Amino acid sequence: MKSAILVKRNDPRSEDEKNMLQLNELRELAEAAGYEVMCELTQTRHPDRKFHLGRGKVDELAQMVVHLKPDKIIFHNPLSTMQIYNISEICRCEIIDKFQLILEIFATRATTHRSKLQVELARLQYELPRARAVISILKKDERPGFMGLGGYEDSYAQDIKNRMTRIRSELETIQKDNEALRIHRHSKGFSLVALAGYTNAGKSTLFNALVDENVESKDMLFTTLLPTTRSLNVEGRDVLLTDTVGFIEDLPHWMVDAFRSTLDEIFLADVVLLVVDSSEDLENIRKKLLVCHETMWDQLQDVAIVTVFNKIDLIEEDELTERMSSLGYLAPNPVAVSAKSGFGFDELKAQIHDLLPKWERISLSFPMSEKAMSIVAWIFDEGLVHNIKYGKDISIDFEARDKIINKAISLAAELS
Ligand SMILES: Nc1nc2c(ncn2[C@@H]2O[C@H](COP(=O)(O)OP(=O)(O)OP(=O)(O)O)[C@@H](O)[C@H]2O)c(=O)[nH]1
Ligand SMILES: [Mg+2]
Repeated sequence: MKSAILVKRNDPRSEDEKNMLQLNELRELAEAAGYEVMCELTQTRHPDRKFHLGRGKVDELAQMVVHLKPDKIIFHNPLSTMQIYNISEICRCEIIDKFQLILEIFATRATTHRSKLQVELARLQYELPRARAVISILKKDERPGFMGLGGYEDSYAQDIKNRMTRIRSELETIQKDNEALRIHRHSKGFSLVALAGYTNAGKSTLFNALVDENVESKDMLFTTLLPTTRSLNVEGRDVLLTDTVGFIEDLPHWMVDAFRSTLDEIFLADVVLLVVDSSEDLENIRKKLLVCHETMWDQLQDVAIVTVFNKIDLIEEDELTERMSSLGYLAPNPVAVSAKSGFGFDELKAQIHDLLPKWERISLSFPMSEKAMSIVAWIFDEGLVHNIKYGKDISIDFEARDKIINKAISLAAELS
């Protein structure tokens, strides 16, 4: 097993609970990446100054490295190339920050071609601005293996750019195929429902329970890296339900870009199910909801959101009531469920049904013919048929989205 020393951030100005979330999160991320955490060190923010790691702290760190021999030192805050170089020089140990750690997790989770490409793109995007600085440092002082970049030449940055271009165009091709499929599904009358939420909230578990599928779900961060879609019947209407990658605080824009195609599933949805782990305390819930809303903010227009308070089997009823009622606009259309026990699914489905693009109900009748029969078959495909009578005329009473209704009316008029 790999081992690591963590260097956390302690900000005396921020409220304690927010601090705690960050401290725990780094440990969770490190464990998710497969590190044994040997020791946690705290770095304190000086008033009116950025996080500063004094010489004394770095020496303390170097001492720890001698004793504990970790594989890596992991910093919560982003580090400049110069900082990474200086600290690793003194400590004689590889240094990474939170985002490199997330990339490591993504790299181990990525199993399909598409997710591997996305991870590679994110890694290159992170590396590009650092490449030049690293090269100039390396030139001064030949250090093979430093950040895994030893021995690279000036063309390194250009090489990164070329690889990014290639990956982008390959992802675009995959994307186009998916988009065509999605447009096709939309035109077939399916509405799209997407699961979104902070990592580990229980999206995949809920997805599985709703569609009775076995998508991997684990008590780990970032278990899901690719969207998975299945059809689901909601009170008589077929919708397509999609499971997506989880959000996390400070998700940098380059990483969001790389995972754009995954997030598109959310942005194109008719209804978003925003899943919340309700077993966490109110401050954590509030903070994670904020992260989710901020990540989705720009792209979500006219999309209905259902806030799904999941894992209610883990808490008392009064705790749930307090949490559901204190979040206001951060938690629109709240529904309480347990993905584990299935509690609340009926209410959830009713809520989804209410928010789906409206269908209308109509009765049509037209003379029986071969053409008429093919129209009937098409209506069965696209809508929900309540009643049908076959005779010299066919009378059909059905529900569908307005586009389908309008087309059916004009087809019926042609026949009559
Ligand atoms: N007790 C309880 N545990 C749950 C419930 N729903 C999910 N979990 C657990 O929460 C953990 C995370 O679940 P996932 O479904 O993998 O979470 P996710 O949101 O898909 O996570 P990522 O894919 O990493 O973003 C797993 O250990 C689940 O068993 C629930 O209703 N009750
Ligand atoms: Mg998942």
